[in-house]
Amino acid sequence: MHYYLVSPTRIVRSDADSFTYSSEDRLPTGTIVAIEIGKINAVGIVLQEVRKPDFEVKPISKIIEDYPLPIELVQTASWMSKYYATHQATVWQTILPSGLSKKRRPINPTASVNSTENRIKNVFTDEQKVALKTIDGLNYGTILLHGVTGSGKTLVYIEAVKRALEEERSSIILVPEIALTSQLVAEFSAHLPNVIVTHSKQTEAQRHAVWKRIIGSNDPVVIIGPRSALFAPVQQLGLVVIDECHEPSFKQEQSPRYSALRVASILTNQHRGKLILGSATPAVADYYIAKKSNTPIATMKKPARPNTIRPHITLIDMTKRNNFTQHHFLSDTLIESLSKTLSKNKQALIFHNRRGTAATTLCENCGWQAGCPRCFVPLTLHADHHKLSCHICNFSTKVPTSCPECKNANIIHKGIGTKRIENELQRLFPNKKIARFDRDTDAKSTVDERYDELKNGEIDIIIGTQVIAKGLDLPHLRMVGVVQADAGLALPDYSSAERTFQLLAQVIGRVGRSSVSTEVVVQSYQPNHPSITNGLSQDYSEFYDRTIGQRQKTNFPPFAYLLKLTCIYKTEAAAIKNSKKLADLLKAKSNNIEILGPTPAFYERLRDTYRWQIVIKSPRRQELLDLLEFLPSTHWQYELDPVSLL
Ligand SMILES: Nc1ncnc2c1ncn2[C@@H]1O[C@H](COP(=O)(O)OP(=O)(O)OP(=O)(O)O)[C@@H](O)[C@H]1O
Ligand SMILES: [Zn+2]
Repeated sequence: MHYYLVSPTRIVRSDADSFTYSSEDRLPTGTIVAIEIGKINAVGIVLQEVRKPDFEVKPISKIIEDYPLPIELVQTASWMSKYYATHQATVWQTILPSGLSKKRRPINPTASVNSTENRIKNVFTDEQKVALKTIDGLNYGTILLHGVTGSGKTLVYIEAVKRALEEERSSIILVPEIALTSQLVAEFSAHLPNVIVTHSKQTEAQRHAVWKRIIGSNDPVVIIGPRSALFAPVQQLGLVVIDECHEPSFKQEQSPRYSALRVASILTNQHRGKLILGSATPAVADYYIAKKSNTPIATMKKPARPNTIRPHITLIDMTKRNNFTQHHFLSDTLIESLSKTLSKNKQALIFHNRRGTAATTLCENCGWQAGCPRCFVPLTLHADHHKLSCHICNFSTKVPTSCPECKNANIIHKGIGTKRIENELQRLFPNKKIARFDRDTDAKSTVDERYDELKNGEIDIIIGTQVIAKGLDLPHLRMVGVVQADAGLALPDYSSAERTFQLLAQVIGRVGRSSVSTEVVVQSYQPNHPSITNGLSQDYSEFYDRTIGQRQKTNFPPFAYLLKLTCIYKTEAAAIKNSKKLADLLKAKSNNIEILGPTPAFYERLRDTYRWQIVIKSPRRQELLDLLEFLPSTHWQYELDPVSLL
């Protein structure tokens, strides 16, 4: 008889994450088994063999999956549980597909894309060659690929994947959002057979089938998918690529609140594989850490295509109203550039990072403003549905025809959203095909679904939020317009300036990628803000130098680790009282930390609750982990390494 520590995929006890079971068979680490906990049937993962215990144990009921999870993935899972102070079962739920023990009819895993095109032979640019040499030169570990927009990072990834395949090793490519999978899959399939795609639109059964195909594969595989694709159970992982690694979507917002960059670095180290972090605008904290830890940085400064012409860029000061004679938020310059592009039957992209029609709705007579009754934030107008809705909790209500306070009929809507831009442009250019992409876009009209129309130039004007800012390589695109570049700067967050810079540099990088001439018009109320001027010139190094100096002065990442604690109560008084109490306790417990707050959270009222927050900084992460034991078990949420303090 053998005895094993088995870790269940559901929380049995908050203070224990594995239990002993017996088995007649020898079971390797990572075997997925069925176990009984009390009277409940559960799924568990075999961690290791142990000596016969003094107490009675139950037998393992059965083996669920023929192949065990790769031991490297099991080790990474246990690291995640400790590093993010999250119960092991919660980590398993994140890593494993749901419904593992369900019997399923065999289905054809449709996810793989097999292209019949002739495989293209690559001719690399000099900078691509140097980058590949850096990657080859590394035994295992992380490489930062800092390549400007259009420098040809994709081809570097593809070549690195090919080299891994030659060594019989698998690769995982992570994309920041589903919108970019079509393009990447098309490019990869032109060079490689059998690319496997995973995404959240697949059904549970489809995902399970893809997962089974991967875990049972003797041959190396190539997988493209979002953050969660990192947990595909590949046996010989040679390479992980994180494309657009600066994107916030690589941090999961629910528990375990993990960073895919951090987890990928642990996972590839376990596998003795390589991790490529690719971006034109890496997070300043990541860049600083890479330099400090001697991580190789491959820099590509030039566009990959020959004879590329930089776009002609115009910056419009929105406070100078003489440029707004035709429209109140679209400048004459922007409208003229757009008309010129469209008259040549070329494509234009208009970027604005606010969705909806208008940000505020108010009464001109008494000043009443429509707000969410549960969150106390202004309601956004969605004119197409004749609704006002809360972008935090989704509360929605009809648009009032008169003021609920003074009964006056002068209700006005202020602020610009993508739906409003869409309406205005359709009015100005009635014969042009316009497509809007943001979180209100329905599932059939996403960038991914309409990728062919975008690529072929059938869509004349592309309007959208951050989904259209990065990664897209569209051959017919000739013009980029930014409606209000400073829109994100007002957010009281340590990373607002960085996010504004990244978005601007990325969206401008959608043009200037080939030998045709292109135009960019950027409008802003703060044309001299450094995030805007550096974004405009795509000057990463100047932005980096200034920002890293500010972070050091104000003691923010990478110079301190952060822990965000949020206290949630039904009444404001309770939220204030309890957050003060905890702040005092923490101050008494540790003297190596800096405590900010308690303050009302940015979203102070959320879904009928009051939220106060404490942000704790420390030069040592362990210090922050140690504080978690003082956190009351209810009414508090915590997040380590938050990317945003909002
Ligand atoms: N060696 C090469 N020779 C010619 N063209 C190339 C070469 N490498 C890449 N390209 C082309 O250059 C364009 C830009 O490449 P790619 O999309 O990979 O850029 P990127 O670095 O990923 O940019 P972004 O950061 O904007 O996503 C593509 O159209 C690609 O086909
Ligand atoms: Zn709300």
